[in-house]
Amino acid sequence: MITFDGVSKRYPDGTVALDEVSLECETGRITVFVGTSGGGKTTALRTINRMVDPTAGRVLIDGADVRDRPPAELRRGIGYVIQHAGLFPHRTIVDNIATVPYLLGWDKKKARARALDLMERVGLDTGMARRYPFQLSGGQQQRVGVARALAADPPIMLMDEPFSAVDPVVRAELQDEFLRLQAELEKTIVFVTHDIDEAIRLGDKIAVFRTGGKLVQFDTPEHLLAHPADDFVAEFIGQNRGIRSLSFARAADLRLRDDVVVKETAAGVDAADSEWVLVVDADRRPLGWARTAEITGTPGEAPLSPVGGTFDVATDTVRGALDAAVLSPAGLAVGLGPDGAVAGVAGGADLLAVPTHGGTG
Ligand SMILES: Nc1ncnc2c1ncn2[C@@H]1O[C@H](COP(=O)(O)OP(=O)(O)OP(=O)(O)O)[C@@H](O)[C@H]1O
Repeated sequence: MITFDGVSKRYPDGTVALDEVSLECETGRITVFVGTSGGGKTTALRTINRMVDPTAGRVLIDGADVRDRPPAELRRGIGYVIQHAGLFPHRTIVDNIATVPYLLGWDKKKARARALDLMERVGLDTGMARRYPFQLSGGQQQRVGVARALAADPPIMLMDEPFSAVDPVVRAELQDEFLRLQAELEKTIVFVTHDIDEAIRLGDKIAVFRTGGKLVQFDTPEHLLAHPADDFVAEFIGQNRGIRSLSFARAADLRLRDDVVVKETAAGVDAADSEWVLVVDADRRPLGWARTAEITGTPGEAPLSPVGGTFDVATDTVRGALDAAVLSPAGLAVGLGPDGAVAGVAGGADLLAVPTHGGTG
């Protein structure tokens, strides 16, 4: 656990970069610092590895003040990733990644083996090991930066806008892989970004900073979306926060309808009040949507429109179900159980009836 206890930083020119910030970054979780430019995010991050020392207050790692530890020793247990990766241009990729193991005195063979292993983990082709940074794309360089920070297996990782310099598609890929890696490694991560969407996607907890180094809100993403502390936070989060909240509601909590699901061989269809019915086979696998008015024989004989979107009842969020509903000709999303059989359908009001977890406080 990393604890900020009334941390302030006033630079010699009088700029207040942090103003009595108190918060806790939980062990094994991702804490995101987000906020306006100049809000003090980077300064706050750097107080953890003593690149900046506070002018008041304390930063503690597992209860021990970081100022009681020499910076060099402290930093060996803290990985650091920055924008543009900050790679050494004249070192090969493998040597860049092995930087800290070399510093720790590992033998070359072991350090390089570790570097190659990490290249695979962060999704880099090990064929690139002998290349130099300039021979890699921006996204690949960022992966090298992450691999380098992980090389000595530090329990803590500080990441300052690590994915900001790449295009949105690559960025989304990096975010996905980062989350996958974190699920495996469970590092204590503090992540700075100016992008609220990235914060919501990655953060277990989010700290919102505003100019003057003030911490305005420290909350889960769900709660931040549902209950912004003030107008500043609400404006910072931006539009669509209602829809974005649906990403935190589980599809498993949806009330599913079954009245419009009919077997292909059914004798008669008793859903005259619905314009569409979902036709399923004997195993309840979806075949397509039929217009009720076009069913003259069995449903299976009627013209079928594609199923459109489906969602996984066990694992998807309500946002996924909403997407599926929008893609469905009937405006109804088809929920599938673990065996691929139709568990039921949901649309419109059903999707909005689920409270997001943040909504209850
Ligand atoms: N060495 C320094 N001397 C004086 N002022 C500084 C110094 N470093 C940072 N500042 C100021 O401290 C404030 C906070 O800076 P910081 O870099 O922590 O903000 P940030 O939230 O990370 O901003 P950004 O998103 O733009 O990177 C800013 O006003 C900045 O100009």
